[in-house]
Amino acid sequence: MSLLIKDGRVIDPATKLDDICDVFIENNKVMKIGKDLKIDVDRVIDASGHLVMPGLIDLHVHLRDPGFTYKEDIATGSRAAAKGGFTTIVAMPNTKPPIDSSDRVNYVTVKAKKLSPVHVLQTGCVTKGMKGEEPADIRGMAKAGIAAITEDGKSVMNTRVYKDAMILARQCHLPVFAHCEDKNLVQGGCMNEDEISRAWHLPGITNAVEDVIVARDIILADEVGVPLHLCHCSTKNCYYMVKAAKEAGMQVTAEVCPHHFTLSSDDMKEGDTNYKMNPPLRTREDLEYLRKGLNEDVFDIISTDHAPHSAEEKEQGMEDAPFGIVGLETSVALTITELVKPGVITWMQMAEKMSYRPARVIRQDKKGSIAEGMDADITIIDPEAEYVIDTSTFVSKGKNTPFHGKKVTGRVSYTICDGKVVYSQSEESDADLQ
Ligand SMILES: NC(=O)N[C@@H](CC(=O)O)C(=O)O
Ligand SMILES: [Zn+2]
Ligand SMILES: [Zn+2]
Repeated sequence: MSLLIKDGRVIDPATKLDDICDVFIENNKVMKIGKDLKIDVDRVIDASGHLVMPGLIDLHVHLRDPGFTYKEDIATGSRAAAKGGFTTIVAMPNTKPPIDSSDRVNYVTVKAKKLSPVHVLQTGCVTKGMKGEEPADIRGMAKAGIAAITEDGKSVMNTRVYKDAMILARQCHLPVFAHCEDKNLVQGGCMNEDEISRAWHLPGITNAVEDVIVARDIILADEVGVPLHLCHCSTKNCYYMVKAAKEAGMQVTAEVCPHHFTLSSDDMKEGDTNYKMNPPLRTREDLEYLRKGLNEDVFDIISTDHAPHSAEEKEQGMEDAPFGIVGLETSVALTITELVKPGVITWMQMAEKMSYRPARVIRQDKKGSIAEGMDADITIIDPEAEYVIDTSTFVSKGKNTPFHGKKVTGRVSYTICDGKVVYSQSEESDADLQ
């Protein structure tokens, strides 16, 4: 299969290319980039007026298989990813049972090879059974091909156990993805601790719940010498700590999720659990620091933390409903609407934060760039398309999002993975009409 993408604005962070070009793809590789390429191909895509980016990579996705497939499964989650413009997704291990052994890693990767239109990489737990007591079989899981270790959903509170696991991760050349939340401080909080939580008489989560663990993890990972990736950063002090760590030359990367750079706690609707996620929506001041950090590249990665839950679970009320919202099918539009269009980040920064930098974190040398010789994973975006987010169009089983009804600009037109079109917006709308 050969493909020619014509007349798109090609954005490549690796070579700093930002120009109207044609891209020729064959045998799962980018073969040539140039102006007015005249090549005989199986398919031509007219990308005029569109952005052509390296395939987007989401480092933080909950696919929920095994154990919670009523929330999401590998087939629906990966198709939602393709629709959202992602060609590689990294799955979190907080399933039932948790992914803490090579057999369980193999279960997901074998299934994903069969069912997923995009690349699925699995992560492994830091501790056995996610119990926080002893390191999981990190060497075994490394052999099975995990992308990182993480206890996402909670923090490893025993620092000694965490350090032992970090040493193993370093020996296996794996990064550590950190969910930062002090279990002893959080005390049943279900939203940000501020005047709104007090007015609604709901237990709050302070910034320190996150910040004290961010500080600990940066210091611990630096002492061990393992790359640390901070998940879903949401606070002002997180900005200062990541900035300082980077200035000190520490191996730290940090992600921000679209909901945290779009909404603050004063946007919440009372009793609506689609605004409940972990970490919670913070204050307007925190949000401004996230945007500042994205602009300055203190925050180098945008990931979704796609966390699907069933409608029944989300109907349990603010205190009892699970934390989390879906993100795969809204991330590109929110990034364009909230960051690129208002001038917080450039298109180049968007490609860096959603593809190039994530690829570096998980050491995917042939991804995150559309230079010649790279894997033919490409996302084509219509930057001017305007529409209203509608959960009834979601491929994901999860409809839990506060963005239903939000007017946005920017839409994925094509997702190309391994040189094949795995999602096409126009073909999807044709299918809708039939
Ligand atoms: N982010 C969330 O609110 N929920 C995630 C867990 C997590 O990412 O910490 C989940 O698994 O549902
Ligand atoms: Zn988390
Ligand atoms: Zn998560």
